[in-house]
Amino acid sequence: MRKELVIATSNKGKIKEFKTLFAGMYEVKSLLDYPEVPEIIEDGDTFKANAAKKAETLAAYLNQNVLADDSGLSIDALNGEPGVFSARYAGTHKSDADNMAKVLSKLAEVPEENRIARFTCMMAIAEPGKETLFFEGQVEGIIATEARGTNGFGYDPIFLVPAYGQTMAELTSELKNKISHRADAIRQVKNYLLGG
Ligand SMILES: O=c1nc[nH]c2c1ncn2[C@H]1C[C@H](O)[C@@H](COP(=O)(O)OP(=O)(O)OP(=O)(O)O)O1
Ligand SMILES: [Mg+2]
Repeated sequence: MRKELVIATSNKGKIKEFKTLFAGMYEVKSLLDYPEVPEIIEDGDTFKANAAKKAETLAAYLNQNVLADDSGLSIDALNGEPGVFSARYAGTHKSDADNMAKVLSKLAEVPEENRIARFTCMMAIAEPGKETLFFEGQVEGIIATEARGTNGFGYDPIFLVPAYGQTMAELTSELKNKISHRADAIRQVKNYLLGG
């Protein structure tokens, strides 16, 4: 029986990636398995603050170790926007397509050399009674001029990975799970959990 790893997320795209990246090591559970948990309001100014709040709130509720991921897209030409507002850039309950459309319209006049962006994944491990630990992963790219590809989730269709000349949503999930900000952070988490 594999040990359980609870992740304080309800994002189905993330859950799919966590299950793949922790396969063989843990049985991944998420907030979708705990519908009774009240919504955790992400009112922090940083990915770190939100990751800590998600992990610590669920860890206290379940009285067990919990992992959380607060992540997003930061674009230099937009002074780091959407950042911590990535999930609701176009407004609360807006879709990924609405969020991408807003980014593309704000960058409409911006040439390719100034469309540099990065995905950040800040993971927090909250262990009741202990200091919360943080592991940050990043990947740099360029915002495409149109959405391309159907893999992944969120802003993947407009995030061009220069080394492959494709958007994150055109890459296979195997390749995304090697190069993404989440893969980078999880490598560090695994290293820690395995006593590295
Ligand atoms: O690999 C990714 N590929 C594309 N977009 C991504 C990725 N990773 C995060 N993102 C975007 C999606 C969402 O707009 C925001 C995450 O916001 P964030 O609050 O961390 O997640 P969420 O609200 O969707 O679920 P939850 O808080 O339950 O983990 O950044
Ligand atoms: Mg969120």
